[in-house]
Amino acid sequence: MKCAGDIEVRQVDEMAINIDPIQVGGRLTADAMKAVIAYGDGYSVCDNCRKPFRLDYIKKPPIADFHAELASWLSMDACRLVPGARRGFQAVCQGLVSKGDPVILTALSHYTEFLGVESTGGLPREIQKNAENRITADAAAETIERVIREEGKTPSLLFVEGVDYQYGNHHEIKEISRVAHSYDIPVLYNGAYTVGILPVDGKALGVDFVIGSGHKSMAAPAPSGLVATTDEYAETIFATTAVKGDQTGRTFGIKEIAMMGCTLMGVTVMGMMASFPHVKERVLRWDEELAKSRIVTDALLSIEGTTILSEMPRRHTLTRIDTRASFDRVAATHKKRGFFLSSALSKMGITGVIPGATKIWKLNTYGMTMAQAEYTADAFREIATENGLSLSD
Ligand SMILES: Cc1ncc(COP(=O)(O)O)c(C=O)c1O
Repeated sequence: MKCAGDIEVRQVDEMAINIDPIQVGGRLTADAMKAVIAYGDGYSVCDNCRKPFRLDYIKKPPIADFHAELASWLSMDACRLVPGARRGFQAVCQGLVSKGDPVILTALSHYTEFLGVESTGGLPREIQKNAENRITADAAAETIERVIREEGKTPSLLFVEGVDYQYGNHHEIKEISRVAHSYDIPVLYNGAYTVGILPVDGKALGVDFVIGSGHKSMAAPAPSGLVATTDEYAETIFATTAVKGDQTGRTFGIKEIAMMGCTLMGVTVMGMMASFPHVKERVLRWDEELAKSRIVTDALLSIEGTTILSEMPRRHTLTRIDTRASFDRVAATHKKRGFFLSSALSKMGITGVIPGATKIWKLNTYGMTMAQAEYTADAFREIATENGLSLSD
């Protein structure tokens, strides 16, 4: 048996093109890597922690400024860092959802959103997706109406994904927010696939909470994320403790309950901060990312039998495809069976496809160079023709 200290060096092929749908937006920048080394000790950012004793007040390194900058970057009023988007969901639920409250989610919500609701005893109720795999304001209104009618309670919160993890589709956020607010239901925008990837303006979207994932979309180490909100909800979500030490009368007043006092320390906060100037700049180049995504999806669509299950034209770099009538047909007789596609791609330096995935699967082109997008498109076409699939123009 190996002991925990016997850690093998992780092999990362820096030259490979990674198309793993969940990894690409979180890869560290060189500056984040340097920060990880410099701030490896757990309490490395706490050397200059002075009154008030809370991490988000630390001025050196400028963690306090980083919080303020994140809030204004998202057009929100207040922001806190959290260990992953999921902890953001939990913090919001902790502030707003009581046991037995219905909470609206969507048919495309991630399981961690459900767990957030469950963590405070809320009852998840789903908005169904339409035939185009999109969540609409009409469907949101129907769900809210149904819940009120059948359960006699107004939902205490509504979750909606800016872009979902299944199809990479955009949903009717502004319209859904308007509908929810007409019932006084606050709206949580799950930006796990948008914050740090494309411009997000919480005020323009009309949402009450913006959640981001650092390790998924902000080029930050795991576990990291953020929760941003408006002045209206900041006091509720970031409520400080009223508890005193029972015997000693000690007070802990400044510590926020949902944040468990202090949040991201060391590597996570510093990695996130180090990448942030790059992240701010990269979201402005979103159109270029879409153009590269379309080069790859056009190539896939040119392969006989391949269909795209995500909305078209693509408005995100994460795409769900159906290759049951193309690559999976090849797999049926290929000596490597279902592993032939991931193996052929890997030989061409393309990684991130789950071995065996030849039916319905997802890829993400985020962060590729134009040359890599063209190379990836050619690679798919080449693997197709080498295996007897025809191409259209
Ligand atoms: C849509 C979506 N939301 C939330 C999460 C959870 O994010 P985190 O790992 O930052 O908690 C994920 C993770 O895969 C996700 O895909």
